[in-house]
Amino acid sequence: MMSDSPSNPAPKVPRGLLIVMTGASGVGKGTLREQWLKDQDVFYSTSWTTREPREGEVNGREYVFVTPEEFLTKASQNGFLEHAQFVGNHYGTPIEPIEAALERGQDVVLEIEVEGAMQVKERMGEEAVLVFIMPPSLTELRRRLTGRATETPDRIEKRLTRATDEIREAHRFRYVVVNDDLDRAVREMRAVQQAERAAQKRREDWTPEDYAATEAVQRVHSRNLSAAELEKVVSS
Ligand SMILES: Nc1nc2c(ncn2[C@@H]2O[C@H](COP(=O)(O)OP(=O)(O)O)[C@@H](O)[C@H]2O)c(=O)[nH]1
Ligand SMILES: Nc1ncnc2c1ncn2[C@@H]1O[C@H](COP(=O)(O)OP(=O)(O)O)[C@@H](O)[C@H]1O
Repeated sequence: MMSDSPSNPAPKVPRGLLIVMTGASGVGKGTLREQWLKDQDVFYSTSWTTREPREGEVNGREYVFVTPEEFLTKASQNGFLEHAQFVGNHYGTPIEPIEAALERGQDVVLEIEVEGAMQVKERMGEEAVLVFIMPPSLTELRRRLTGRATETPDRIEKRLTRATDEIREAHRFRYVVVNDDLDRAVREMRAVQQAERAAQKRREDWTPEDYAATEAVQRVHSRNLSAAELEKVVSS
């Protein structure tokens, strides 16, 4: 009979995946994440921010809303995995819950802007699965930001200016998923997750779904992306 003695410890659970969704404000990261994760038990990291809550946002749900002083104190105590400024406010990912979730084998999802995503890449290396969410065009991004009606015209312009720089960085991330057709983009996020899990397993343990996902993600690998294609998005 199996025992729990130290000479025969319980098998270690594989670490969860750390999946980072990044991309311009208004591209649809939140919408895509909700669809993708709706029937999964992943750990979604709630960020800290110094921006004002929007109507309907709840402290501790969309964000932990804090003062600049509170934010900077936590930053000085190395309490963030990454943090960045975005259009005049601070945003950061609290570090502790993430390591705990990964350790217990739970996948972790971050939804953050590009500078923070680069910091995660530096700090976590290959372990971080970075996915850039691309708009079909800048015109469509403007339409989405305007349609969401959460920002003043001035703040929309600032986000679009930042978006141009962010889109030009897309090739630095492992995958690029274009959010034109939402259902297809959701399928691609599922394939990324499945393929990355498969990559942690031995080949002889792969299921047909692991093979299919690994093939599907070749199409969303950032190495397929040329600089000319990125320029086309920002100028259209
Ligand atoms: N670096 C970093 N960016 C974050 C974090 N949380 C949210 N963001 C990003 O900050 C940007 C602005 O967020 P927000 O003001 O909520 O606007 P929205 O994403 O357009 O709804 C978005 O690109 C978010 O993805 C975080 O913890 N760290
Ligand atoms: N594939 C899509 N096609 C059309 N509209 C979309 C799509 N994805 C998201 N949207 C819309 O775009 C707006 C911005 O989406 P949101 O998820 O808030 O973006 P983000 O979290 O990246 O700031 C929302 O009004 C959302 O309904």
